Amino acid sequence: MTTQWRHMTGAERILEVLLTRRSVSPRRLQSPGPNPDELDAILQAGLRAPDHGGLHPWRVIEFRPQNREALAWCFEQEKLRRDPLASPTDLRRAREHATRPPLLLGFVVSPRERSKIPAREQWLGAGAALGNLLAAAHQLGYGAIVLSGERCFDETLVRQVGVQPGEYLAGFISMGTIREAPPQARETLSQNVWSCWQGDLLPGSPDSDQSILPSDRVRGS
Ligand SMILES: Cc1cc2nc3c(=O)[nH]c(=O)nc-3n(C[C@H](O)[C@H](O)[C@H](O)COP(=O)(O)O)c2cc1C
Repeated sequence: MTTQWRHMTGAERILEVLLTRRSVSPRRLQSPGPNPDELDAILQAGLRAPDHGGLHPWRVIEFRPQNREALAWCFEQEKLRRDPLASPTDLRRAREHATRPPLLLGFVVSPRERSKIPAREQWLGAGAALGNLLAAAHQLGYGAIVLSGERCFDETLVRQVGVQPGEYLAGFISMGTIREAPPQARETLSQNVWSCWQGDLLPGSPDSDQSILPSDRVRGS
């Protein structure tokens, strides 16, 4: 959690749910996962992400319980393609990635090729949607995590789960009830991602090549 070492500011208190989101490993999840109404609300949160051109260049594939054994077989076969000498333990682990999560979604990025919207903005929009899905699950009280791994790059597996040419399987989202809390997140200072443009390009500006360091920022100013 971002706030374990110090008092929260007023803004942080308001954003507390968002600021306490953590990924929760499938090992720490148990049933039930989100119900159909909750899943629908989570997807609505994804659709509220910023999206240049309203293309929603992403979609999810739900893997329902009755199809998990088939998915586990696909995961096992993918592991064997990659490592023909995979041990029984390796294969069991591969299968568990399919069978363990209470709710399992494939997150697919579907950039529209003939769009005026640059591909990089479509990827950013898809990423923003992914962030919203995870934040929404957290806000509903569920644990969630996205995991890709080598299998998302395996052409055969990607086709087996219904990803079309021109689409990308970005990862698998697991969601469920938190059985065991994840370890606390290490605090990352906002200064690490912050800088302030000095706007000193006008001819004759002093120090036109010096930029302010993030550490110059005074908290709360
Ligand atoms: C598209 C995507 C794929 C990811 N794939 C993996 C993965 O295969 N293995 C992994 O350990 N973490 C993966 N991560 C990172 C975790 O989902 C998680 O964000 C990370 O462990 C940090 O935890 P936090 O979200 O609590 O900060 C992936 C993240 C994204 C966005």
